Amino acid sequence: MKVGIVGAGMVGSSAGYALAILGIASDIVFVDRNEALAVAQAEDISHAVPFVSATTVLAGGYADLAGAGVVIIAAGVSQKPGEGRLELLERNAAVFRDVVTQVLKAAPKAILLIASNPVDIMTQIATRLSGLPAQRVIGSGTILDTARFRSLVGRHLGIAPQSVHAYVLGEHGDSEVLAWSNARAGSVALRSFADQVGKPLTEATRGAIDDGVRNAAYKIINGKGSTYYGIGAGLARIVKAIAHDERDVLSVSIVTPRVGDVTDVALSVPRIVGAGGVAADLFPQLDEAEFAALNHSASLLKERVETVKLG
Ligand SMILES: NC(=O)C1=CN([C@@H]2O[C@H](COP(=O)(O)OP(=O)(O)OC[C@H]3O[C@@H](n4cnc5c(N)ncnc54)[C@H](O)[C@@H]3O)[C@@H](O)[C@H]2O)C=CC1
Ligand SMILES: CC(=O)C(=O)O
Repeated sequence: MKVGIVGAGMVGSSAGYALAILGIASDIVFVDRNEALAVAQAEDISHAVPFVSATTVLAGGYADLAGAGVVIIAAGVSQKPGEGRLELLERNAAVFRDVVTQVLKAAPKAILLIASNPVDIMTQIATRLSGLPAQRVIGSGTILDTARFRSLVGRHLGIAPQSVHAYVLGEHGDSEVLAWSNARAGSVALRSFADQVGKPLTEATRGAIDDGVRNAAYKIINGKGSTYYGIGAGLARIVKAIAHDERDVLSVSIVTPRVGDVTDVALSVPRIVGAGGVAADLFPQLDEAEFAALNHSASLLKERVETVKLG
């Protein structure tokens, strides 16, 4: 599958690198308003390809996105140390007004995969601007937070993160919800698994994991300016599910008709992802506090998205 990447900065190039290294895309085309950057990223990544795959990696203009099955949008500004994701909204909404129609004109059949923050609201904006069905405008949502959650739980229990079945729901951001109550390790309820291996999930442990997930981006941005490897791999994972029609269950963001008492809001729940984009939404059983937190997250997002004027 041909994959377009608009925004050849840290996130776009990391996604392109992961796609090329894993051989998920047949062709990758980078587009950026900084053309020299797009060319340089394409050239650099193409020099990794002979070691591992046969992906063609080029830079171009919007017209070169023709025939793309997926176009990743990672254009815009990112957080400075201390800045929250929601503070990027106005600037990135302006970028999307510029980008989305040009992408669609060149690649009308593409699934849009949104990475720019605040990713849930940007996904809802891209859905409105494109007029595409919600299933075809997918935000990376909490795919990264879910990976962070699984990684920290796996580390605590001394098992592979792939054996941890747990999701982060709601906003990719400060109001996200770690769904502890239905989490499992292997097929065993998480709390029972933890007790059986002598690594109980005390309140302090859960608090530390919650903090590690919720504040990961702030800590990384303080240390090195931005985050990109994690989301680069997450975006490649979503493209793989689409390109190979894998029907994986992934926590991604699309405009969702109802979450609790909030209607038409983009946020993450586990969803089946395959060739056509999102094939189904899954609402896990939550305890009362988690359900209230998800409802709160949905309300916050809805409030913010309603402040955005598109034309
Ligand atoms: N969804 C997620 O989990 C994550 C999302 N992000 C978000 O991804 C976005 C990109 O982050 P970085 O790559 O670190 O930023 P970056 O600054 O390295 O790259 C952004 C690129 O967008 C380009 N750009 C800006 N306006 C454009 C336009 N109108 N048309 C075409 N290209 C344009 C810039 O030239 C630049 O190359 C940010 O919004 C960031 O917050 C970052 C990490 C994780
Ligand atoms: C920056 C960002 O959204 C993250 O790393 O989670």
